[in-house]
Amino acid sequence: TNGSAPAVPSDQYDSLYLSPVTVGSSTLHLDFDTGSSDLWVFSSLQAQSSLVGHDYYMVDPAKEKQGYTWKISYGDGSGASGKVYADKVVVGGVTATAQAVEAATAVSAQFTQDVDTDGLLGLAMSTLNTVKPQQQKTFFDTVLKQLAQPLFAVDLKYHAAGSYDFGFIDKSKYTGAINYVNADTSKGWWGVSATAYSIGNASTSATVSGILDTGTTLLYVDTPIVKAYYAKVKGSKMDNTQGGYVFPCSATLPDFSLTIGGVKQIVPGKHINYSPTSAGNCFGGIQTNDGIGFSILGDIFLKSKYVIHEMGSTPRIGFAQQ
Ligand SMILES: CC(C)(C)S(=O)(=O)N[C@@H](Cc1ccccc1)C(=O)N[C@@H](Cc1c[nH]c[nH+]1)C(=O)N[C@@H](CC1CCCCC1)C(O)(O)C(F)(F)C(=O)NCCN1CCOCC1
Repeated sequence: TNGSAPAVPSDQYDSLYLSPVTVGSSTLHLDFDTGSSDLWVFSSLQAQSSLVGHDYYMVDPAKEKQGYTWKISYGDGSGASGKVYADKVVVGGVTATAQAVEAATAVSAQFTQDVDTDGLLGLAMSTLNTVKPQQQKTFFDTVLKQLAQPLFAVDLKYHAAGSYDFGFIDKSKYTGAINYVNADTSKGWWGVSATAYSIGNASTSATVSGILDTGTTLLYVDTPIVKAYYAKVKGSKMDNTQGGYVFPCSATLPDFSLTIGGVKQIVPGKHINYSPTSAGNCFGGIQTNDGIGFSILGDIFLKSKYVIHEMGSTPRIGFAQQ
């Protein structure tokens, strides 16, 4: 089988993308996240007050995995926790009949406030799943054997609805060749390495290793690269109150690329203007990874590409131009 689900920007800045998923008998809007491996949802186990504005999963006690719990925290300090159920999950017509559904009993304030997001669907390796006493599989791992091809493809778009394809490559969604590289899945993520970066048409050799992460809005790279980029943007500065580099909204932003598998993967300058700030300037889509030791190739990087995540005998990542 194969199937496709839309990925709809949650706001005008593409802060996150939401996809409809049937969980049990409810349709929820989940953030598909290649940066984590838990499928968790707002649920009837939560206080009614924290469910306002959300669709949520009506738990069926008969489906509970007794004694199983989960607790996750994310890079931005948000988090959630709860109990585990085995239930039907359908994404774009692809059905997992007994998927581990992590029903929230508590979520951090940021999730309660963000009324569009009814939970997350993790697409990293199942080794990062937080369920105890026994780790559970991601949706992708659960359905892998029934997929026509062992892959999913990510087609996020700039200020427009894109899609997640499961089990097939949609030729109408890209142009030119697909360039494949081996994925480093040793840390539980879809890891890639670049051998150079370019700002405008000036290219610099450097090793940039990072993870593909649909659940992260921006593109985080090492500080020297960030400094070199904004040196080319008139009026840009590091603004600690805004938490990153900002620039005049009228600025012309150079393209940025990472050379992966010998091919330049270009991020158009236009995509690097993330959003206006409360201070009247604009916030950059490229920011420093604060020395966490690896780069995070988030939505700003992904939204100009069609990215195939293939879990074959050797995990591979394929990049093609949208
Ligand atoms: C709010 C914002 C200014 C637009 S933002 O740029 O911060 N965007 C947030 C996402 C967001 C958008 C809209 C509303 C609310 C939250 C963002 O990019 N958050 C990153 C923070 C970050 C990481 N690095 C640099 N910044 C994050 O935590 N992303 C995780 C998913 C998020 C969580 C909050 C809700 C939206 C989805 C993530 O999963 O992609 C992750 F990889 F960063 C992460 O934290 N993965 C958890 C990995 N653990 C490892 C141990 O085992 C368990 C799993």
